[in-house]
Amino acid sequence: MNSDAAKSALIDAGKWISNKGWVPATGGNFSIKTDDGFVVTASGHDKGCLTHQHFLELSENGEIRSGDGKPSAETALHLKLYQLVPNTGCVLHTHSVAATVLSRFETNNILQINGYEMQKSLSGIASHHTPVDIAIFDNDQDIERLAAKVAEYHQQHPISHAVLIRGHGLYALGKDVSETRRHIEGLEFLFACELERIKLESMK
Ligand SMILES: CSCCC(=O)C(=O)COP(=O)(O)O
Ligand SMILES: [Zn+2]
Repeated sequence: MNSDAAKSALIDAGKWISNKGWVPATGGNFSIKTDDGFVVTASGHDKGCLTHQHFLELSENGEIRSGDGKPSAETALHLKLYQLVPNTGCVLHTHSVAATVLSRFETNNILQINGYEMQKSLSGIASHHTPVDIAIFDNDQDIERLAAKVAEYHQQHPISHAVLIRGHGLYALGKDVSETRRHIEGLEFLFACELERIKLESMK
């Protein structure tokens, strides 16, 4: 994909994600792998109102090639995920209420979701009996350090569809923007179900 097409796809994704309420204020950031590097959102903008001016183009090594402002403060985590997970073409990071609350409620380092038909919205999952394990990492303002922790974890437990950052949000991956959008939508549905289930069970 060329960088102009990548920016257009991320502008559309930003409008959709913002309408869902998953990137409040200036939260979230997006990237796509292009023919010769990456396109990433500039830092500090409302991701529901992006224009072609709100992106930076990076080389395959992550060096800034063009664009105004600073790349997302979380660019290092995007780049690490592309490096770790084969065939990743798009990373979308969101700050939904469900992802933020569940990642705090679950004190283990894995959120396991099982028993839902909608698990099949995630590529490679063909049954509600196949558990979806989403790794949770403690939030860290040092993004390089956080990215290193994700890389270390990945050596033992390969990351596939997404990771959660505790009290912060979701990083969803896919081979292209439409697969990553589907993963976000499927996971958000599953997170909402889990929150409802936890609330109901606490009332028993
Ligand atoms: C109020 S958003 C705090 C920063 C953050 O978590 C985020 O996703 C947005 O950062 P960016 O630098 O990409 O705008
Ligand atoms: Zn964030």
